[in-house]
Amino acid sequence: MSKSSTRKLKLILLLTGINLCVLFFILWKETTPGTGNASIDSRVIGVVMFIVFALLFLLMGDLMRRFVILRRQSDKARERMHDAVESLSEAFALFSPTGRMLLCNSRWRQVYPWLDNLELERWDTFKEQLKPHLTHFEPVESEQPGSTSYVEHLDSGHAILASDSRTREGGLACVRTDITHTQKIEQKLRNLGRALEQSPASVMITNTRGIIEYVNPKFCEVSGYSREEAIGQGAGMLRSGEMPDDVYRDLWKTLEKGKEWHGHLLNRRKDGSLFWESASISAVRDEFGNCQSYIAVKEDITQQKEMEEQLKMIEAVFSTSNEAIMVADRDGLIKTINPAFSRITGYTLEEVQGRNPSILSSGRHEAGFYQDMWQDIMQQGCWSGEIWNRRKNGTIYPEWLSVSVVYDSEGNPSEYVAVFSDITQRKNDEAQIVRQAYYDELTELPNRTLLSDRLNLAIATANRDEQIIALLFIDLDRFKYVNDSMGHEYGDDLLKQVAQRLNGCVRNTDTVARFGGDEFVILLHNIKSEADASYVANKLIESLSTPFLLAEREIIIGASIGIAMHPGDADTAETLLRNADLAMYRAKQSGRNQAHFFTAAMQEHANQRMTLEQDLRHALERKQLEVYYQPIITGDSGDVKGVEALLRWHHPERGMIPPDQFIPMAEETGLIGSIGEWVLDTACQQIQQLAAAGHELYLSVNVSERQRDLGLDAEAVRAVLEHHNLHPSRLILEITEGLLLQDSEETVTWLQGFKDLGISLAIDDFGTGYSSLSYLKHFPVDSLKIDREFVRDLDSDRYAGSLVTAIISMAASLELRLIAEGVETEKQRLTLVSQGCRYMQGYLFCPPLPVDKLSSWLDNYRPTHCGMEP
Ligand SMILES: Nc1nc2c(ncn2[C@@H]2O[C@@H]3COP(=O)(O)O[C@H]4[C@@H](O)[C@H](n5cnc6c(=O)[nH]c(N)nc65)O[C@@H]4COP(=O)(O)O[C@H]3[C@H]2O)c(=O)[nH]1
Repeated sequence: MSKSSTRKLKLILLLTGINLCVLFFILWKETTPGTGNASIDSRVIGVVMFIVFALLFLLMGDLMRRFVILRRQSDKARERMHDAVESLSEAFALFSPTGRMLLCNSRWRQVYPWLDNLELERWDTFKEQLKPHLTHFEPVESEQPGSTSYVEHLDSGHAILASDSRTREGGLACVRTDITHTQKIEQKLRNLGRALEQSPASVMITNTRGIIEYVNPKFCEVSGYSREEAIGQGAGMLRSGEMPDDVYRDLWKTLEKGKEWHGHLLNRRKDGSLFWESASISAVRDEFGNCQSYIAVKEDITQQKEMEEQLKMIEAVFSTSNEAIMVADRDGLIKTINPAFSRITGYTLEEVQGRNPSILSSGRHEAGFYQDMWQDIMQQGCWSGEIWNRRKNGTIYPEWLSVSVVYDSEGNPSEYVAVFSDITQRKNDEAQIVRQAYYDELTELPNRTLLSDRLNLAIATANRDEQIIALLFIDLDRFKYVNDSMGHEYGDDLLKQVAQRLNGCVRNTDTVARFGGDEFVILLHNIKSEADASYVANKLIESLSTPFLLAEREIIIGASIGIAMHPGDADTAETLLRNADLAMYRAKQSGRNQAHFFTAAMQEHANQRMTLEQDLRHALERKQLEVYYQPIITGDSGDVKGVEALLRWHHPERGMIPPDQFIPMAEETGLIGSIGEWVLDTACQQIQQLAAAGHELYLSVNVSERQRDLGLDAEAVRAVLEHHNLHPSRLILEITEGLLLQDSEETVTWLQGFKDLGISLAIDDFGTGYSSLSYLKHFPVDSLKIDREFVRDLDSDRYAGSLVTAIISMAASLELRLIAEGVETEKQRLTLVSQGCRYMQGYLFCPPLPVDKLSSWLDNYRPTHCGMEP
């Protein structure tokens, strides 16, 4: 109520009071005797009362009008208030100080739907009615003083935030907000927050400028940076510098387009180490679509990458391996194979997938073999060994197989991995190595090594079991002739045939070995006596004497056999062999096609030879060697053209030893190298000495085949000639036919070296080496020396005569100079001269002489003095 209305109400009450006082005064006057002037007073009073009543009436009317207005205003205000309260999103109720509900809005009813008669509602009854619907109650700290806040959790699942505030008049204004949704969102947010914090993925949130605003613990764990270190940094803090810039450009482009970026990043930890992350980066936008921040969810995939790399590597190994790989499942059925498997077995993946590996079985192994193998696999988890398998095309091959078991997490076999390689080649190689190491390639007979092994074993067995063994050393008699004249191809064929015949003469238990060249050794086991060895030797000689068929020609060779026995002749394999060899040598010396048993005398002879060999080693330094010279003469005129240098050894005990006895020894021991050099040097020096004495002659020097191997070449000879100032045209080197028979490019080059210097070459002892015209053409030779054997028989043997005639005419056709050796008689000289042989040497003219004697001989020499007919 307004102040003026209050004032007017007070005035009405005053006037009413005055009126009542006047009324009481009138009543008192009327009833009380002695009071005069009553009518004046009554009129006055009446007037007063009239005025008062009039005033009262006016005032009352005004008051009524005002009351109506106020009432209307109040109603409006109430309506407005009701509307306002109704329009509240919160539930609202007002309780009077006495606890009566004054008003509430419809939300209040919605929140508390069980309240039906709200007019009768009171605070305490409201509380009572609430109780059964309240699951729990949660006090909340109120922000407004004088108000109480709490959350009511209703059985309907709703959470109601209640706030009760005292009104000024002592009532209660109750506000109820349904926070069920908010609470759910809060809960969700809380869960999300917790999820972020506990996330196994590393999460980073940046603002739009890329400045880190949040990182979760996983980020810190992976990167090594603490939250404090990371927040405020640019998102690029983890960049390793190892990624191409394109990746980051693509990342930002994708984000700018509003899309999510997925990719792998190679980042760097705080400690500098690199790690791979799989990242999903996206923009977080507000309701208007404006980018608020970026969120990166990343997973450390370093291990995965490493595994991928490893897988790639395994894949590469699997597909490129030369070894076949087969993976079988727990039931042993093939799951997969690699290309090498297909290469080796011939089966494709489609052909073997789901099948049992037994499709590869060769049938060569017994069932027990596979049982043992599987037992090992199951017990030890792996097996490896050699196994024979069958390819798709049916061929059987050896393989080296390794099988291992792959176990699952429970320790049960889940897969079987078999790796194998085809070892056919290796086996062949091994067999080849064994063959090469122990067998002769040509004849396929045991070689020296295997013979030696078997001999050692045989001696040991013989010693233990008191047995007798015999060793037969066989040398083919005319093999060199066949080989040189018919060629190596036929020589090889002959050796093979010999090997077959030898094998045919002995028992399977005996050993027939090729010792080298045309030498064979037979080991006879457990024989009764020497007679058995002799019997076999004769059988062998007889067999080898039977003609061989080579190039459709019947070839006759023979064999010399030396026999050594154990026990008796030697106790070791080496000595037994050496003694059999000595016996063979004796057999050869005694004429071909013979067998000889080893004797102590042979040993003696061998010892002597050994001593001689030792003496020869010192002969040069002890100045026991001397060069003799034999003049070479023109057969018809008797002019001395040159001399041949012939070596002599003056042995202090044995006297003069002929070169035939020590030159082969010098060749065998290699001493011929230094001896040959000495001979050339001495001869050059002495020929110049003779020249100085007025005898200008050419010099012929014998050169052994071995000297070539020991380093004698044109350069070495040139140095000697230069040293003695001897012109190369005055030197003839005599080489044996054997050297030419090798017919190698190497020999031609070697000889050509001398020719290029201007040195002449002569073939010594021509006719003994089965030479033929054809090969002579290949070599740069100038002269042939007819062997003295042919010259000796010249007058007595028609065959030799015709041979010499043939040699002479052949030399003429090749324009080769001829020198006949060993001319001893006038008849020989005349025959040779008459056939056209121009040069000769021999005792008829002069024996080999030391240089001083030769010098005297030359001084005194007159062609008529040597019996030469004019
Ligand atoms: N029966 C007979 N023999 C005669 C007659 N005239 C010469 N002789 C001998 O015939 C041989 C000729 O030498 P050769 O055929 O080259 O055969 C030589 C040669 O091949 C070799 N020889 C000698 N000295 C050397 C040398 O310094 N180096 C090399 N590598 N071999 C040499 O030793 C072989 C033998 O030499 P020698 O014993 O000196 O034997 C010499 C010589 O003394 C004769 O009228 N009647």
